[in-house]
Amino acid sequence: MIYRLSDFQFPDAAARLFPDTPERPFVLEIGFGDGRFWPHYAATFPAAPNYLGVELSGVSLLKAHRRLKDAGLGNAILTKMPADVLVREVIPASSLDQIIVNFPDPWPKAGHTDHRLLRQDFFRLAASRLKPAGSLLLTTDHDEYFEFALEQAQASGAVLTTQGEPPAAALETKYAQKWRDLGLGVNHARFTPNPAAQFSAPHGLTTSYPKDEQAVPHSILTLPDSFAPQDFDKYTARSQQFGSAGWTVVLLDLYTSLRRDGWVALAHTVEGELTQEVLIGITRRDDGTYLVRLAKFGGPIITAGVKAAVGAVTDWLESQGAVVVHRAY
Ligand SMILES: C[S@@+](CC[C@H](N)C(=O)[O-])C[C@H]1O[C@@H](n2cnc3c(N)ncnc32)[C@H](O)[C@@H]1O
Repeated sequence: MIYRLSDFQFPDAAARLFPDTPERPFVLEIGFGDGRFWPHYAATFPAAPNYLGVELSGVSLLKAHRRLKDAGLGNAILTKMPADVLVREVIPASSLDQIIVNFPDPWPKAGHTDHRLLRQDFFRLAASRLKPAGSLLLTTDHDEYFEFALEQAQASGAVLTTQGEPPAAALETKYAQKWRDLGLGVNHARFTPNPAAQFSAPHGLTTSYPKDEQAVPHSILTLPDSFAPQDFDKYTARSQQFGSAGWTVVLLDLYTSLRRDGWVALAHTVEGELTQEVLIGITRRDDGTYLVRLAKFGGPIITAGVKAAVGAVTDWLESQGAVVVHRAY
């Protein structure tokens, strides 16, 4: 099954994601590529564990989906998003038996280590989502990244490290085969939550698109007779906070609705690695005021950045002479 971000709850529960097999182990694979690992690994268990795979590449997602379907692996969910967003927002605390990372992108250039997945913060987050007896399994050909991950793990204080042989299935992936053909070896480590240092990594403030219309981020305002939508120009807003807690909103365009009296704004939001494209309607109400509201179209999830996008449309309209009578974002 393929899940979009909006198909999840925040946080979700293994029993909801895998209602037919809630008693089975729960395994997350990060960066599954073309999906070769899971059929091999699942076959080493008496019954296939519940599998959640996360990947950035849409092409890989489709290849892996076909592979899991051909292998008859039904209790498997694949999703396309940055791994840290899934782990922070969706995975409940102390719920995973294993996190698998095979041949992560090494980001070898100087100054690019910030892009690496296995940094201190991620080890703390992963430790908080693993069961006490759970583990993160790393297999990589890249010696320098391997040393980097070991150092970051130790510096995090959140995990204990054991080096050893990778599971046989990790040597069946596309990248494993690539390095084997070149005659290169692999490194493997198992990271387990440090029982002496329990870290809690809270979920963000993400929620699903509300069923209750009143809870959808919105504002109500009046527009002056002089309002000229054709004056719209690209508009950018940024939060004061930096890093994953901060957001950037770019209002890209404004379209006239042919069906309703009003317009639709197209916004791009960036929050750390999470990006969303959202639509915000500006619709005339019976009393002559206008409702500025996040549209459900496209499956947005409610984050600080998405609320800020509704705020940015409201602010731009205010700069054009609108008078805001109600804000709820
Ligand atoms: C070098 S490939 C390895 C693929 C596969 N594990 C294998 O061994 O063949 C790394 C994969 O990780 C994915 N990836 C990189 N960063 C990611 C992230 N933050 N979240 C999810 N997937 C990511 C990439 O799209 C790519 O498919």
